[in-house]
This record gives sequence, C-alpha cells and structure tokens, in this order.
Amino acid sequence: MFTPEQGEDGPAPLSSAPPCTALLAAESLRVFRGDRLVLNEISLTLCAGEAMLLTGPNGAGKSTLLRVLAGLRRPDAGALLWCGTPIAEDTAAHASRVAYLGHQDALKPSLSVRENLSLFLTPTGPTLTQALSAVDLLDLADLPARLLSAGQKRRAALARVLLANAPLWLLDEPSLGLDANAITLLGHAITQHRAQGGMVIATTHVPLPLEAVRHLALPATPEHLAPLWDDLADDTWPDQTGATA
Ligand SMILES: Nc1ncnc2c1ncn2[C@@H]1O[C@H](COP(=O)(O)OP(=O)(O)OP(=O)(O)O)[C@@H](O)[C@H]1O
Repeated sequence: MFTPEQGEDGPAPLSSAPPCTALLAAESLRVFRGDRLVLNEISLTLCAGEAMLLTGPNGAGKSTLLRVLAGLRRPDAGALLWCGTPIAEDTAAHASRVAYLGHQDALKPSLSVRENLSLFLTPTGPTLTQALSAVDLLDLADLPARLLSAGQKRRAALARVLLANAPLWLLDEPSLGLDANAITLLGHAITQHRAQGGMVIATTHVPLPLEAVRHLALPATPEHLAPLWDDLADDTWPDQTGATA
C-alpha cells in the first residue's frame, strides 16, 4: 500500500498545514469553451485530508473544472489559489503538487506496465511494488501495456497517481472500467492518502466508497444549454435517419 516516507512515527504527512486551513481555493471561476459558458461562478476550498466529489450531468463541466484546478487550463475569470498564492505565479510548482488522472490512461502500449510506471518513480514516494500491489497489478507488471484490459489499464493509471506522491489528487472518473475489487482498492488508496494529509477531488457518475466526503454538484443550467441549441439551426437538425435536411 501507499506509504511515502515511512518513518518510525508512521508516514510523513503530505502537507504540514493545520487541518482547517484551505490549501486549495477556487474563487468565482468562469470558463468558456468556445463561445459556451461552461463554468459560471464556481467556488470551492479544500483543506488537508479532505475529499470532494464533483457530480453533475454529462457536459456540466466536471472535467473542465478538474483541468483548471490542475493548472492545465486557465480560467477566463476568477482566482485559483494554493495557500493563498495564485497558482499562475508558479505553474511548475503547482504541477508538482498535482497528480492528475484524465479519461486517457496515458500508457505507452509497447512498454511493460513496470516500464511505464517506472517513469513516474520519485525518491520519496512509494516503490513500484507498493504502487502495483495497491491496485492489485503486481502479477501483470511485465506484460506490455497494450495487452491490458480497460480495467487493468485504469488500475495502472491509478498506480501512476500513487507514485506521483503529490498532495492533490485530481481524478476524472477514476472508477471507469474498474471491477468491485478495484473500486474497493481505490477507496483504500484515497483513505490512506487523506490520512497523510493528502487531498482528493474526483468526478464521478457512480457512488465511491469514501467516508466524510464533500460534494459539489455542477448544474446543467440554461446558460450551458442555450448556446448548444443556438448552434443547431432548424435547417441542420438531423432527421430520424441521421441525414440533415
Ligand atoms: N475541446 C472542446 N471545445 C469546445 N467545447 C468543449 C471541448 N471539450 C468539451 N467541451 C464542452 O465543454 C462542456 C463541458 O465538458 P466537460 O467534459 O467538462 O463536461 P463533463 O461534466 O466532464 O461531462 P461528462 O460527464 O460527460 O464527462 C461540454 O458542453 C462540452 O461540449
């Protein structure tokens, strides 16, 4: 299991901040994708040890928000702060504190699982064996990634998150393709991460086995939907066969 910097007194905390201090804060974020307002006035805070689930209908902007929080996309308005400092002031520092899991598992098909993951080893993080064991993938460590099933690829991607040894996990639908056993392991990994002061924000459409988790439900407001309908003029609306008029 994930035990970075295990010492005599147990795992070293990933964050030394007091538990009630917000490490991550998003204030009044607005994000457009094209001319479509996807996120409007979204605010959140996250303290050491906290977990938050982002929910909402397809297209509500959950993945977009995660990418903004990861520093992969700039918000069009609003502020994103780490310990009170704008993350835009040092994006490299922010990247080092984030472990981001997107929809793509980002494995090189010709490399073995072990070779893929060894690229992400850090001096103070878990060993490869610990990370692979945490997702029950040790037996497949030497298999080329192209031979893994979808769920096994997801497990490998989760092992990469463990290896990053970063305080903030941003997980986009982490349970996608996972079986019940792997979802339980995911819950254990998140619980252990939080116990060390780590933080997690995850998007999900299904319940995850997490305790004391906060929720942020993103709405599909008329602002989201209206431009979609505007884009679809009557004369381009597909008929029942899929052909356009
Ligand atoms: N590259 C893009 N260019 C323009 N619009 C985009 C792009 N990617 C996503 N969008 C739009 O942004 C909106 C939010 O997408 P996003 O992927 O963040 O939603 P989501 O809540 O994660 O959805 P899901 O539950 O389906 O994963 C959607 O309306 C989508 O059409």
